Amino acid sequence: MKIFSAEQMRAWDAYTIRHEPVLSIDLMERAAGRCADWLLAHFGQETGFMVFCGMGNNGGDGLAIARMLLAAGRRAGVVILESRRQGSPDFLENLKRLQAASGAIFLLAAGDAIPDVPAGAVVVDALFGTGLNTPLSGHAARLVEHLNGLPNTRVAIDLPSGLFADRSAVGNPVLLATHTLTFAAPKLGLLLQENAPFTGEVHILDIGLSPAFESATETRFQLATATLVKSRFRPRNRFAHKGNFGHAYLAAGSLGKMGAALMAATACLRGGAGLLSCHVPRCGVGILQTALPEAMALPDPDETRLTTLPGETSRYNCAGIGPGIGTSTQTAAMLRSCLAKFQVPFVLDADALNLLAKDESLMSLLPAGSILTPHPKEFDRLFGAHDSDFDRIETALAAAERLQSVVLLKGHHTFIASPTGSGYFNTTGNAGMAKGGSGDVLTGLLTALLAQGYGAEDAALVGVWLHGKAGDLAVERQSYESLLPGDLVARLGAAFRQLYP
Ligand SMILES: NC(=O)C1=CN([C@@H]2O[C@H](COP(=O)(O)OP(=O)(O)OC[C@H]3O[C@@H](n4cnc5c(N)ncnc54)[C@H](O)[C@@H]3O)[C@@H](O)[C@H]2O)[C@@H](O)CC1
Ligand SMILES: [K+]
Repeated sequence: MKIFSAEQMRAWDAYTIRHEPVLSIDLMERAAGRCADWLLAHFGQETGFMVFCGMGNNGGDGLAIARMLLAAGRRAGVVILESRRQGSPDFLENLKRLQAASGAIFLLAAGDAIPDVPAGAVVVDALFGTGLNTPLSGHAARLVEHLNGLPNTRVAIDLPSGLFADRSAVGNPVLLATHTLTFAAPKLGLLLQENAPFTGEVHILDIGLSPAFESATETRFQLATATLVKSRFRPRNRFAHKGNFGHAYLAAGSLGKMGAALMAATACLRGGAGLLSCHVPRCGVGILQTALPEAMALPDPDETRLTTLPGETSRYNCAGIGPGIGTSTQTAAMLRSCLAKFQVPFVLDADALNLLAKDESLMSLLPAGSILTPHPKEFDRLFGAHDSDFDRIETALAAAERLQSVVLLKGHHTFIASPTGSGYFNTTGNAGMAKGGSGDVLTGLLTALLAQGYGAEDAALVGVWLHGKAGDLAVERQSYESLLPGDLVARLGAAFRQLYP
């Protein structure tokens, strides 16, 4: 699913109006109808609503929604935030229609006391949508902050007011929505981690905009939906043997951190690698061989950490490095010789990324077709401090192009920056996965996919999606609190099955 900018959304609306054809006011009626249906289905008969409207088309939506709620026999009050500008034509038409339906309307001018919102009423935020062009200030900011202080549920129409579709609103007044009902396509601002507190749960409502425009329009960003991921998934050939699925090299673990190595190694084998050789410190050999007899051990000469590249390097077709390796100078030297000697795609995670951040010259050794998997803190250590996730995704895309590799930005919707310039947001996963070890599972899984011959972009799309899906399936048998990274590994099989044709 494509992610449209505010400008593209306007063009998509305009194209639909011209080519369907449909009057702009009727398109608004359709959009409002979908929102009213959602509200009626979501909140019981006894629930009342207070709809706060601006004077642009977002406000027009709000007026139409209020009229529809009243027609369905619900209690609905309307507050219009007065502005110096005249209302948009569709706002004004909907004002007439609401007045004809005898809706109660309160006009809120600067300095007026904000009307009380009844306890239990749902606040509908139709103040500003994609047309907002500067941060909220004055009485608009005051109203939003007041609404944020109420205990009531808040449902934002299209965007939480104050949020921008395409740039950061960090530090600005923004409505804290419980739910956001957004039209036709997700907006970039709704997907970024920094905006998660504002958007609440995001629901995309189909308002019947032109499919022709959608397929003909290029976008920089897309959602990695099940459909997209299925198109990149490679079902196995029935006549295959272990030699078809690659031989992965995984460097992981140190004294006290063999769990990280085990989680990555198990995920690598459950992820379908044909063979796995796991380079571990001496202290970890017994642990690995006992807990995961399917993996081969490559013992490092050092007892507690990785220091020396194993002799034979030509048999592997990919390398995963990072989980639990620590950041000692000996391990840094090992990473350097790995990058210099192995001419295969890498997955670098955790301490491998921290080592890269400490020594920029390592980055230039990274073979094309690799995958870096930082979370935001590791990302900033690698690429410098950033003020916002909008800036981070631009940096990730630039780095992906420079390195000819995939750069992930892990988060609620993990971002996948491809060297082709495309960016994808993952759609699976949940808060239960925010636990030490989840990243190790992802590293192992991505390594497995590279071993099986996936290119970096496909491996990242399929691997990140599977990792999140395994988490979603695992949480059904657990809870967000109790979920363990090992549960993700246990549900990987069920997650793979969801991609089968
Ligand atoms: N045909 C269409 O174009 C459709 C548009 N729809 C709705 O229309 C919205 C976009 O409408 P608009 O482009 O009219 O814009 P909005 O209604 O989002 O807001 C723009 C209004 O706010 C004012 N404004 C902008 N920044 C401000 C600020 N910082 N402080 C105070 N006032 C400010 C503008 O002058 C304008 O009056 C979408 O988000 C969606 O809700 C939907 O009805 C679907 C169809
Ligand atoms: K809004």
